[in-house]
Amino acid sequence: MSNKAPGVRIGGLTVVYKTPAGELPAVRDVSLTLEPGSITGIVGESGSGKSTLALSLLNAVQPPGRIAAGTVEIDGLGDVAALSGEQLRKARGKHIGYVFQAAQNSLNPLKTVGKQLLDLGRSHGVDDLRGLVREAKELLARMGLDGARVLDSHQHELSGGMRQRVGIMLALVLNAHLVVLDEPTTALDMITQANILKIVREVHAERGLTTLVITHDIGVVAEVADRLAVMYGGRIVEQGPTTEVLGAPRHPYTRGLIKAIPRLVGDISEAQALPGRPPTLATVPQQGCVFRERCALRMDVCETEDPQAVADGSRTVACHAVTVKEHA
Ligand SMILES: Nc1ncnc2c1ncn2[C@@H]1O[C@H](COP(=O)(O)OP(=O)(O)OP(=O)(O)O)[C@@H](O)[C@H]1O
Repeated sequence: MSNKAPGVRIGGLTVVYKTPAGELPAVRDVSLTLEPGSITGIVGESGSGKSTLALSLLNAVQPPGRIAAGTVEIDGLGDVAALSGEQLRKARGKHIGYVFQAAQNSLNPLKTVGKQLLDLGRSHGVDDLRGLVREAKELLARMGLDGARVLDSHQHELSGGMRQRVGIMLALVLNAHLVVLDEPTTALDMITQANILKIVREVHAERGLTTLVITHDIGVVAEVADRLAVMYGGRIVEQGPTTEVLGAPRHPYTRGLIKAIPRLVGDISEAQALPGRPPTLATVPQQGCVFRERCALRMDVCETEDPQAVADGSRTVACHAVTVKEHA
């Protein structure tokens, strides 16, 4: 893999989990391109399939899950959906930096952070381990932490927010050029969150990364992402440049998400929670539009036909009602 920011092309990706009711898709026929050097945000409520999609970038979906169809082409690595165990192990960390959701729990409780950092370096053939430690301390210092102290600490000695930042450091420290951050700021207060997102943007630009940020918080995406993909029930329902999607959302789900956030609406009294609850694997419709149960624009066709993503310039939206209206 070259030192340049890689492009990523996800094509027709379906990921299923084995359940008592059979194998059910958590991600269904998803296509998404991460442009080299861009920050892409994937946003959606809990259970929409964001983490499963992100794990597919590392081919790290664990049983009872599996990639059932599709490709994940990463420049310099090829189709990671087809890579073997050893090739994948090498790619993780060195080429693809990853902060798992709830980074709090991904640290080893028995080892200090510093020991885990050295293990990570050794397992990826880093010769200059002193340099690695220096780099880790610098990253931690940028995120407002005392690097030496953190590296000497065990997980239980760190707060949730500190662990979150350690997770971000571990994702960046090997100098991967594709970085995936799954809920990077959930354990943080608003000020620390804004500070971390600023650092994510700075490091992204300095190092020339391709970055994917997964979050349920559309406000996080608004702050950090160039492009935005909205997921619901395992499908991407709308995507495009963040400013355009947030400025003029087309899909009724995107509109609902935006209306629910006081920060984006601008007036707390005008924020309205999205009615209803997101579907689970067992309840997500296997036919027709996945969002129809909660949709004010629902039409008969939504019961039977899955809306396909329709492109308009750099944006796509998958909604029968929007397509009918815009082509009327
Ligand atoms: N190991 C598993 N076994 C069975 N079902 C699973 C498993 N992991 C995830 N799922 C289901 O797959 C769907 C998508 O989950 P996923 O974690 O990808 O969504 P998400 O959007 O990241 O949500 P969250 O933010 O809550 O993690 C959910 O319905 C979830 O219950």
